[in-house]
Amino acid sequence: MSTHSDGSAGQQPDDDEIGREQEYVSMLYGRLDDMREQAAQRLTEQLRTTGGTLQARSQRDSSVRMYAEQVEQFSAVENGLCFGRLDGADGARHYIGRIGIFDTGGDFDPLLMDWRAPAARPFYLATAANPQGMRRRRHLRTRQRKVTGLNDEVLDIATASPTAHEELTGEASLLAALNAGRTGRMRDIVETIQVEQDRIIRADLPGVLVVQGGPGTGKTAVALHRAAYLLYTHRRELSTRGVLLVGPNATFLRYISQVLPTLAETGVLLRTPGDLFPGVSARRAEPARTAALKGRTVMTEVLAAAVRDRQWVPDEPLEIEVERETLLLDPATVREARERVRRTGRPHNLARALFDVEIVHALADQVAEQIGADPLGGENLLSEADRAEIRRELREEPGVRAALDELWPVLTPQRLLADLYACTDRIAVAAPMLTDDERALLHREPGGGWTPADVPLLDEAAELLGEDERAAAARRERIRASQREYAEGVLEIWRGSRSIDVEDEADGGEILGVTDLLDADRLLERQEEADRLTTAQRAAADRSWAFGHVIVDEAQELSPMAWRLLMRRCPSRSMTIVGDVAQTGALAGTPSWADALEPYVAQRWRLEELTVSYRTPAEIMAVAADVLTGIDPALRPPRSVRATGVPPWDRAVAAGALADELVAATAREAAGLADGRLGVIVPQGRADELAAAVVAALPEAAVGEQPELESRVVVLTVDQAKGLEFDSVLVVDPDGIVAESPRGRSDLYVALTRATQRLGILRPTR
Ligand SMILES: Nc1ncnc2c1ncn2[C@@H]1O[C@H](COP(=O)(O)OP(=O)(O)OP(=O)(O)O)[C@@H](O)[C@H]1O
Repeated sequence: MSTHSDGSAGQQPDDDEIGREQEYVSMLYGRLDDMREQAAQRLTEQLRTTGGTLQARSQRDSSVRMYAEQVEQFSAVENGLCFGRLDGADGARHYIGRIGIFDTGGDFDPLLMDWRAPAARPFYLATAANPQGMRRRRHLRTRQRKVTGLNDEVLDIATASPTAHEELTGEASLLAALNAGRTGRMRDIVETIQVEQDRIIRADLPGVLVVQGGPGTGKTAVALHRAAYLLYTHRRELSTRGVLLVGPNATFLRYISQVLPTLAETGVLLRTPGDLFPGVSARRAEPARTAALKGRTVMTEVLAAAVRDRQWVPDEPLEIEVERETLLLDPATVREARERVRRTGRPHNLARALFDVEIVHALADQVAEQIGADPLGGENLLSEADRAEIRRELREEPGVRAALDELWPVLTPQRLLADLYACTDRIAVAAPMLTDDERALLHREPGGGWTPADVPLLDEAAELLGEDERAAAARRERIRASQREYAEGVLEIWRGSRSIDVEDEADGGEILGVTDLLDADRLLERQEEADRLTTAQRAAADRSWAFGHVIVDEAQELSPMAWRLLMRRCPSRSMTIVGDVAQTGALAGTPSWADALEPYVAQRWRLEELTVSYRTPAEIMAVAADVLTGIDPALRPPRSVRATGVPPWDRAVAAGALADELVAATAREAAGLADGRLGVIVPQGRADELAAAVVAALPEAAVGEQPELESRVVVLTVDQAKGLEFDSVLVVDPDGIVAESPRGRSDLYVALTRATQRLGILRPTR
């Protein structure tokens, strides 16, 4: 049951009560300012010092990192620092917020409890029927540092009266959050986490947890909050191993990127599936059928065969020029050497040294036969030391080295794959199990970058090839690059903290003591001398990194080959897999969680389902539900938590007039937005043409590969819209979207469920 002390809920705020809360909240902000100032001062001191022993430098680097993270955390929690209060039946009172703050002057009592602390949990779970020792839950609304309203729930079964949504906690605050205009950036939900979500966020660390839920059920929100919770609760373990969070595309990662720092976490590595191979950023597009083929596990056999094909046996004896003569290496010798080396089972590049030994031995024997032959027909005159010397000399002969490189070349994964794609003969040898059509899909001219579907293949190739010295050197270079990035990041944080200070000043706050700045070059120099990096940085540069936990969002899109890669990154199999199999768009994507996971963990995975859609109002969900039935009559859409009273509109327009009608509808819908965002979702095949028409009429509209989501109007394809949401959505040519892919109905289902308030459909007549 709720009593509202909030103007927006139709009752007058209780000024005295708000005044009392304001006093407490102001005190908390005062403490936050002190903490930030102290961290910034310490950071400044550490950055100013240089030199010292290796140990001193490395300790200093840890301190720099720690204080820089603290400054970032304390800045990130500025808005909504304290959002709740729990009153226990015993009279105890706890304030709940984005971080924990303690009374350092006294007994170290908690002044503000971190939302992730076990004692904060009743804030999310307590109900009138099960009050968990609590008497009242209070939500505090703040704007900047000012308390603007309160919502109280009395957790007492005797006074509780049934409401429309018995199961919702903090209903008034929840609905206010859901109805607020969107900004183009995801917000955290720490103030209003619901019971079914809380259970997932705080689930145990080990094992594979699958979170299945329809559109808008908060899967992404839950995944992000789980990352923050796990880092808080298992800090020691996860701060050394790190957490990897995989999202579907770069636009989506930008959309969620602000949520984690606001949750006061910076130790998570965010990556798209196209960025999971260090040193490669796969952005190239390719036909869906090609991506689907590359995602099948048959590619493991193709790649293994492609590697074997590079271990070459010539048809004729190979002529090798050495200092004064020509040696002949016959095919049988090469074949025998190859078989012996293959039997060791070593990866290709690491086996090369063994192959060299075999071949050099064979050649040395030839040389020894010639120069050591006893003219009287007795035993060869050369000693073992002589032969060793011949081998040493042969190994340095350019002719021998060139022959070895030809017979057993050291390969990078990139070289192997690019050479394979570029040559139909190589494809024919490596892929006899594929059809002609499939082999043709793999063929591609060299250059032009990598596609996301290539990334798991590069990873597979890296496993087959093994890391040689050159690959290790490339890794060290990547680590150095990420070190430089980090140094720049420290400066950014520093600048960021300064700009916040200035804003605070306008609010009557104090300017912090960080006034002077080291120049970037000196900082870079100082950073480069150190070898210590954050876990996330080291993990980003290292393909063989084993993460402590892996979280995958929109996981239904991953191909079997992508699952292989991810499982390699997480040998402990501590994972949170989040997605909706009804929204699978990729042809190689997952139609069932069991199919995807059981090759790796058998039946040892748990399923949690989210059943309430917080995003999509009932009127829009009804339209989407029809499409869902077309995908699979057994599927049920999630239950909408609210209705808006605004029915979606659906208009047929003449095919030739679609662009004009779209421009008019976009302008109309955009004009009707108060402060929110409009998403225009178009078929992939017509994206350029329709986006150009919209931009011509509305230059502010964002379009292109990675559209700026904070723009008021964004034109995008279904692929780009995955995981995103807008206040108002226009779906253009739904039949066109369905026709574009064998999974077209799922794509349409995704498109129809992106709106928080309004939906319009433009349907060209054919
Ligand atoms: N407990 C909550 N309190 C406030 N807002 C919430 C809550 N749960 C979800 N939301 C909001 O609902 C919207 C949908 O959440 P989210 O994007 O996480 O859903 P999803 O299940 O990942 O959707 P999709 O499958 O379509 O990607 C977001 O705006 C999110 O902030």
